[in-house]
Amino acid sequence: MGSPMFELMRHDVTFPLYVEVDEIYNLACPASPIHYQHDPVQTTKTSVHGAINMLGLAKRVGARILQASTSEVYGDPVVHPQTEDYWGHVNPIGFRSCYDEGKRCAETLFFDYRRQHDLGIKVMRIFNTYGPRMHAHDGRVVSNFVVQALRGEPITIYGDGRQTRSFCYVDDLVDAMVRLMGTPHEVTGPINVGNPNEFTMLTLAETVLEITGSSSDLVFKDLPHDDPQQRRPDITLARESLGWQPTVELEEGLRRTVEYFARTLPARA
Ligand SMILES: O=C(O)[C@H]1O[C@H](OP(=O)(O)OP(=O)(O)OC[C@H]2O[C@@H](n3ccc(=O)[nH]c3=O)[C@H](O)[C@@H]2O)[C@H](O)[C@@H](O)[C@@H]1O
Repeated sequence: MGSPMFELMRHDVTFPLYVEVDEIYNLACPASPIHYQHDPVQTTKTSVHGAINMLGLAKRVGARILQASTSEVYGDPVVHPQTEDYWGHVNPIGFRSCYDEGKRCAETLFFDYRRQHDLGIKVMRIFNTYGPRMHAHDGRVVSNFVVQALRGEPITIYGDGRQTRSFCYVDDLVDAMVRLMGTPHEVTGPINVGNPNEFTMLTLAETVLEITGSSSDLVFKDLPHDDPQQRRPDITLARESLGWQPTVELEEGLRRTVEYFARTLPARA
């Protein structure tokens, strides 16, 4: 970031952008369910208008473009683990739909730009990524549990805590992203990127308590609408076409995340 070649621009992707670039990583969109449901219309606009604007930019300047898609395109999956050819089980009119359907429509746009304009597209379906530099109020499960444990506050388990997720450490994700961008034109994805080790939210809570040495209690809260019961990526395609697999397992990734929050969390007033 200290390089004189580096330029940071603050821009809302729902408006067109005119810059000269070779590669575009389109990561724009709130990712935490509580944040993306706060202004759902804007969430859909960010995914759909944002994709149109970034694809238009890629077409104009001949750039390659990578879309941060999501495991949420599979909805509450009935196929397990999820492979890229599974079309998903998504509620089109629910509270999560702004995100799920927005990201699904963005994928449609990417593939239509490919078919109509032969654009260099790369679509990556990201599964539950976490790590240092998450916001303390992000609202997703890993940062919630870590912050609660460090503060000695109750750990909020939604539902009975037996739903599962497969957590990917951020450095592994970034590595896969850069590899995907560097693949030949014929590699478009969609391609799952995540860590296939699957845990219940109860196990996650116990692991966080163990690592932090916290004595926080567990409290059980209502399960959010349409919360997927199970999620685990099949990453055969990522292994084959990117030569990639995750290297940081949950316990190590949590240790690094705990260390980050322990260092940066402001003391409670
Ligand atoms: O990363 C993904 O693959 C996608 O899934 C996430 O959705 P979700 O898996 O529901 O993410 P969390 O909010 O972290 O929740 C994970 C599980 O933990 C539970 N949870 C969450 C927070 C909490 O305090 N307690 C708790 O038990 C949720 O109910 C859910 O079952 C987000 O929608 C996106 O960031 C993303 O695209």
